Amino acid sequence: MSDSGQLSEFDIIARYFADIDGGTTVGTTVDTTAGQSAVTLGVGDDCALLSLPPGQQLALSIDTLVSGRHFPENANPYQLAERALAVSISDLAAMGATPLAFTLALTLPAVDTQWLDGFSRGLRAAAQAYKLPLMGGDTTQGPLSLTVQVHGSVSAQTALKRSAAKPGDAIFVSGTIGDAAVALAMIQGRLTVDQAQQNFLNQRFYQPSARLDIGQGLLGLANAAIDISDGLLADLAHIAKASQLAAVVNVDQLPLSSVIKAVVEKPQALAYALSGGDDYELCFTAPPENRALIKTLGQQLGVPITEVGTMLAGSGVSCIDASGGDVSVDASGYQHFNHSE
Ligand SMILES: Nc1ncnc2c1ncn2[C@@H]1O[C@H](COP(=O)(O)OP(=O)(O)O)[C@@H](O)[C@H]1O
Ligand SMILES: Cc1ncc(C[n+]2csc(CCOP(=O)(O)OP(=O)(O)O)c2C)c(N)n1
Ligand SMILES: [Mg+2]
Repeated sequence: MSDSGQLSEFDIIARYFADIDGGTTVGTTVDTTAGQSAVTLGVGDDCALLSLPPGQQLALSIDTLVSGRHFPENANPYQLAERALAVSISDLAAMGATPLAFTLALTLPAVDTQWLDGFSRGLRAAAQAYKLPLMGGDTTQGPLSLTVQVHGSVSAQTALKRSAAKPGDAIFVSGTIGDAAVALAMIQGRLTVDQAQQNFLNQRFYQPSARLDIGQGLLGLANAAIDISDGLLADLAHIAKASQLAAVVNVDQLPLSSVIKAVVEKPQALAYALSGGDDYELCFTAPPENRALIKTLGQQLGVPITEVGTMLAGSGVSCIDASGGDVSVDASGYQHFNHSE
């Protein structure tokens, strides 16, 4: 890292993080659809202040990304900022919440103005794309890590809780899954691909799309939802456990990209899709009679939504294939503190 050696903690905040407003403006009411900011006091005081739209509850989620654990140590700072924001906003999407603002806790090994410049520009672009302002944070020295806390609003009655799946619900997945895990294999030099495939995979790892519009569109249509961070089976297991149900996934229905199908054999593609993680697509359950409306929602938003299984009485997650036969897979997904290295 190049070291300017000149900037203090407060200089860094003022130069790179003080005015990331996500394109919102301060208004007299909180109407995020009109681009009005919910932040009534932002960066610079002991606390930030946030107003909630009337009748809504605050939806909060926080995620940390640690260098070498969640992203390669030499990751491009612009892309890293985009990824950090999307990863956290994805949890709002999985509740059907509307984002209001975010906070950022940044731990940096040293003051590297080139890195900070790229990171700040990436963060500004992502904040603008998701229309949410940076309302505060913390800046410290130490091993590189990024923590983004997102604040959103949602009605408690309609929020897509993990515990609300019903027996007989169909299970759906947005987009395609497994791409980010293949991307990581490529980034780490375990897989060689052509230039177009490389571009696609890099985008799937560094620029996941938080599926906010799908989550909000599912309010009233879906019962339960989760975003896929640890792997489809591991995350679906959270819905199954919280809802006291079993989940059965048909592996022949999984939405796989043309790239994953081209660069790895089918069993490997299925393993990535089921247990790879880092996809940040939504997995949700809904009454089968809402199928047509859900399909239309996907078409309207230009994102495929694929039915992949069923919630049943019982417990646990299992897999079948198109012939109905049992498929044995490792469903553990990504778990911290559970590595061989
Ligand atoms: N250190 C902690 N203290 C309190 N709650 C935690 C802590 N770590 C995780 N949680 C909570 O446990 C649940 C599962 O966490 P996690 O698997 O990280 O969820 P997600 O995949 O949505 O990020 C969440 O409700 C989260 O808020
Ligand atoms: C360098 C690197 N190695 C491995 C991975 C794979 N990986 C790390 S954490 C993780 C799961 C998601 O992270 P977690 O902190 O569990 O997020 P949460 O479930 O809380 O959203 C995955 C798939 C990665 N993204 N980057
Ligand atoms: Mg988390």
